[in-house]
Order: sequence, then structure tokens, then C-alpha cells
Amino acid sequence: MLNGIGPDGHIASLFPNRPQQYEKKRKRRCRHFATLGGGGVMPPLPCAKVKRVAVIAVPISLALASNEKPIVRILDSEEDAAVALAEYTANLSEKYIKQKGSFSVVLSGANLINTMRKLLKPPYNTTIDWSKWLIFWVDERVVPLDDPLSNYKLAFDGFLSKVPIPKSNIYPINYKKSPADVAVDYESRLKKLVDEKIIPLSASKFPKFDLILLGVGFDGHVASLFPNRPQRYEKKRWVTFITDSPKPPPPRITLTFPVINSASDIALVVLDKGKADIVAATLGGAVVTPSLPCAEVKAEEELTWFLDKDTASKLK
Ligand SMILES: O=C(O)[C@H](O)[C@@H](O)[C@H](O)[C@H](O)COP(=O)(O)O
Repeated sequence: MLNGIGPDGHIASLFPNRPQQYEKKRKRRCRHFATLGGGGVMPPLPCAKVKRVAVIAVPISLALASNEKPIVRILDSEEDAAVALAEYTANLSEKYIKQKGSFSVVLSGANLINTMRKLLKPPYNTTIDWSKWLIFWVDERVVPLDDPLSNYKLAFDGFLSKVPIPKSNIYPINYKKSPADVAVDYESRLKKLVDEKIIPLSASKFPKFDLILLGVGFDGHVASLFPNRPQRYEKKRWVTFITDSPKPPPPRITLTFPVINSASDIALVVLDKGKADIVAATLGGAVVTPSLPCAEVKAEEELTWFLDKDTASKLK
């Protein structure tokens, strides 16, 4: 069988986001699955599912996923990763407060907040200068701040209510608007903080946060930048919105890649063996087109992955 490969990885008329690629009974289909290059991508690209492959030509559009030598820390357990994350965050807090008088921290939702728990314990609960912390969200669900789905509520209940960060240093969304307007509002508040020199501007004229803490989804998303949604390609806006997020709830706002990638330090915290394939594909340099969002993350200073042994188990 002679097959071409589309820029999105489709072969024949089997496209990445269409159910036909999963057809198991009808005859016109590809029977056997394998992955060229060994990177597990979830869901796999149709072109990665063809068995017995002879590669005749590789389209030049299949660029390697970008990743500029991240630091990869593989800890024995989730508990050890939480300890390492606390030490890493406390060191950066000390460094940036010394350097510039404040420490801007941008939070994700979901499991990350629990993994930050060691910062609430000695010695960090008393040694960190919490009064200098500024808190933002890399993405937020457009729901009231007391809704169980709110990333603000998750962070407040699990972390922010337990440390003395001044309320005026915490920047949740103004949720009482449409997602589009919530994004405009968050962006204009960030612009004001840049004008007031509370947040510096990067060389490429995006806000430069000190530390962004990211989780990675099973499909390789970071923040609310999903593989099959256009928001990941935004180049100008600082904050954008999505009304059909594949991860519920659908309405969200998110910082864009130009902002994320302008941060000084970024931690990607992935502690879930169900994400071992995504991690192996990203850090193993697998050819994935379009690339996984988590493979697009870069930091001005250092990008550090925090993994546990199980999550790193498929890394060669
Ligand atoms: O609001 C959200 O849902 C997040 O900010 C999202 O980007 C999250 O970080 C990833 O989905 C990973 O989540 P887990 O680490 O909990 O799997």
C-alpha cells in the first residue's frame, strides 16, 4: 500500500480527530499499529499506526518537536517530587526576591496545587518571604471563584489560604463576563502591572513572570492550550479564551505561548504513569506533527521537568 502523510499526520482519509481511524470491523482500514521513532502520542497519529513501514520520503514539514535541553528530574515517588518542587520553588523565591524585590508565581489548576503542599510545612512556611509573592493563573475556568471547578478556589483552599500572601498580591480572573471579555480583562490588568513596573517586560515585549508552574494533560496540553485547538498558535495576545475546551469545563481563559515562553523559569510537573507515553514522546524528541503543546514550552532561564519513576518509565 502506498501512503502519503498529511501535515496533521493523516493517512488515506483517516484523520487525527475523526472516529474513522478507530474503525475495527469494516474492511477498508489499517490493521496493525506501530510508532515510527517510538514516541507514544495520545491519541496516536494515524500515520503512526501503520505496520510494516518502508519510509521512501519524509516530508520536510515533519519538524522535530522543539525542546531546548530541559532539566529532567526523576524522583522516586510523588512524595519525593513534592519535596523537590518545594525546595526548587523556595530557592527561586529567594533568588528573585533578592534580585528584584518580588516573586511572581503563575499557577495551573488540577493536581499541581496538591504537589505544592510541602511549601506549607517547615522550614518553608516561615523562611519564605510570602509578602513578596505575586500570584497569577496560567489558565482559569470561567466559573465563579467559589465554584468547585475554579482553579482559584482550588489554589485558595489548598494553598493560598494557608500562607500570608497579601490579598492584593493575588490576581484571580473577573469571572462575571463572557470568556472573551474575561480574557481581555485579564490581559489589560497584566498590561497595567507591566506599566506600573510590577511585572517586567521581556525582550519580545511580553510580560516576564519569574516562575510558571505547569501540569501536562493526557493529550499533551499545557495551560488551556490543547493540541487540536487554535489558541495554541496565538502569537500576539497575552491572554486568550476557549469556549470548547476538551477538558471540562469548556469555557476557560489561558495565557498564550508567547507569554508562557517569556517566563524566566518554568516547571512542568508530571506525576502520573498514564502520561508516560506523552513524556517519552516529548523528551525523547519524537516526530509529532502537529507538535504536542507540552513540547512547545521553553523558558528564558531554565525549564525543569519534575517526574516520578513511573511517569519516566518509558524514557530511554
Ligand atoms: O485547569 C486545568 O485543567 C489546568 O491548568 C491544566 O492545564 C492542567 O494543569 C493539566 O490538565 C494537567 O492536570 P493534572 O496534572 O491534574 O493531570
